[in-house]
Amino acid sequence: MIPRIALIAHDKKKDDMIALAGEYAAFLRQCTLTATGTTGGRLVTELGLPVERKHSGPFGGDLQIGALLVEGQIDAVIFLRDPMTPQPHEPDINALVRACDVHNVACATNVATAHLVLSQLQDAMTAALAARPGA
Ligand SMILES: O=C(CO)COP(=O)(O)O
Repeated sequence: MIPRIALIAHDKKKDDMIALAGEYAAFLRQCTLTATGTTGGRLVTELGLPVERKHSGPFGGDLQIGALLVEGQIDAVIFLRDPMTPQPHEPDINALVRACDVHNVACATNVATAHLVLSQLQDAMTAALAARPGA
């Protein structure tokens, strides 16, 4: 099963997202990736990751990813939120995090948790590949 991961970062967290995704780039390249507009743009141009880009967060991107998640199409969300800066689309942000809780989808909102989630998913994929007949 190929993990379907959403990647989202607020402006002051985008450098952290690029550094994080860079560390896991070999793994993320094998995943199905969705991102909000600006985050996705940087993941594509700076890391060459295959990302399906939604609208930018303030224009509904969080809600688009939330809708995918509600439909069972997202396995994990890496959402590096900026806790120090008010966001105009705070209700959308809360809706996405709430949808993760409602549907029991892993949601990492800081780098430390993101490492735990990504390393776990990476290990699970490695184990699944090793268990294939003939591997
Ligand atoms: O605002 C965001 C998440 O709430 C992120 O949107 P961008 O990736 O378009 O900056």
